[in-house]
Amino acid sequence: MSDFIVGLTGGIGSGKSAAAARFTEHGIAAIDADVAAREVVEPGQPALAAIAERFGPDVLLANGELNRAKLREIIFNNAEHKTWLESLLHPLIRQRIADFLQAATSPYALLVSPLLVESNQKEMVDNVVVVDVPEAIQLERTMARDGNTEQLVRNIMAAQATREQRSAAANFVIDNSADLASLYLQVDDIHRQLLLLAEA
Ligand SMILES: CC(C)(COP(=O)(O)OP(=O)(O)OC[C@H]1O[C@@H](n2cnc3c(N)ncnc32)[C@H](O)[C@@H]1O)[C@@H](O)C(=O)NCCC(=O)NCCS
Ligand SMILES: Nc1ncnc2c1ncn2[C@@H]1O[C@H](COP(=O)(O)OP(=O)(O)OP(=O)(O)O)[C@@H](O)[C@H]1O
Repeated sequence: MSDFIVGLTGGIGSGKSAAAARFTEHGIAAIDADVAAREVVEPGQPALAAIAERFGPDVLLANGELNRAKLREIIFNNAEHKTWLESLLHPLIRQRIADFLQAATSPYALLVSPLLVESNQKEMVDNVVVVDVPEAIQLERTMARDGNTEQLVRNIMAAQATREQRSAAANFVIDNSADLASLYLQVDDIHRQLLLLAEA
């Protein structure tokens, strides 16, 4: 097991996946909580059956997979539904993360998660890297990527920690308001510092 676990967090569309891809190029093992969240609701998983029972058959696609756009719409417009879904999925996601980190052998391992600061996932990490962008850029990049309405993206942002809350928890902050080359330079620099911390 990697003895040193680094959390990589940031709000929706801040650039966590883009930053994580660069850490991975340095040979760092990384698990993405959003990917784990998808695995626990694959067809045949008990959590998917529980979701279909609560929200009705409309929440499934014709092929039996979860209709993610539909569930996104449901939970970010209703706090009670969101709390219910989180209490179903978060323990399952946490177990997947723990299993992955247990098996990782790189000098340090990365937990990429949008809800690191908000959830008890912060207890799983030794160090926190935050990807930070102004809210206007977050909104613009997320809308361009997902094709969601501004209102829906704003609802998701409102359900997450503020920039200030995240930065207060950070050991390192990446400014991702410029281009990808700038993001990669910052990741490379932080990677070198994390290697030293992991060795110490
Ligand atoms: C609602 C779902 C089906 C929408 O799926 P979709 O493919 O459209 O989005 P994806 O899973 O890739 O998430 C995209 C982004 O939405 C934001 N987000 C997702 N879930 C949450 C949440 N519970 N609270 C706040 N923000 C969230 C994050 O920034 C995340 O990176 C999905 O997000 C989900 O199952 N969420 C509940 C589980 C969860 O909390 N996941 C977050 C990681 S622990
Ligand atoms: N520096 C950048 N310049 C231009 N586009 C960028 C930059 N960084 C990321 N992007 C783009 O912005 C979008 C959001 O980035 P990314 O998917 O990495 O964010 P994320 O934090 O992982 O999002 P989520 O929380 O939704 O999983 C993507 O389409 C990505 O290609």
